[in-house]
Amino acid sequence: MNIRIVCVGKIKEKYLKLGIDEFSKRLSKYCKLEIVELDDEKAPENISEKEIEIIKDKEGKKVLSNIKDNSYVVALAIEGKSLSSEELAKKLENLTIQGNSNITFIIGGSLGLSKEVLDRSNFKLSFSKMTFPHQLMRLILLEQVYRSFRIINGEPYHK
Ligand SMILES: C[S@@+](CC[C@H](N)C(=O)[O-])C[C@H]1O[C@@H](n2cnc3c(N)ncnc32)[C@H](O)[C@@H]1O
Repeated sequence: MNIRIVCVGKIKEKYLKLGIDEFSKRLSKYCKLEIVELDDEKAPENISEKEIEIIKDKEGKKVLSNIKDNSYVVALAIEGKSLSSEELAKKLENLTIQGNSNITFIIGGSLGLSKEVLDRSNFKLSFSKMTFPHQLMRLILLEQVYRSFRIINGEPYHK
């Protein structure tokens, strides 16, 4: 399986970089992982709703240009659908069985994802109603994808 994670914004915190590197390394046993990190647009303080939409649109265009046509797209969105770890594992397993071997996960920047990106996605995945910073979200996603592969392969993993 080819997994691409398209993310808006860089990882600045060292402790997150270490965690991301660790789970990327662990995942390399199960899939071909590619992380595409896109520059976020500068957002001034006290930004208007209209300016927010313009920035999200610009970031969204960059995201869309990094999605392959044949890819199954999972957008991370607070308002999306929540899955248990077992359900996410099942979803990834079913996609492989159905011949979808290219999966793209998308993590938005601090302002979130544009409508165009959400419309392109095949599934919107929520990790709860809480808002997580995009940097931390990347680590959480990698850990959950790793957990999925452990579940799919019937390998032990702490509950
Ligand atoms: C700081 S959040 C953006 C917050 C923005 N106000 C919004 O509503 O999307 C940055 C990105 O992290 C991801 N994210 C944050 N919390 C999430 C959650 N609970 N479930 C799924 N994705 C989340 C989303 O991709 C989001 O675009």
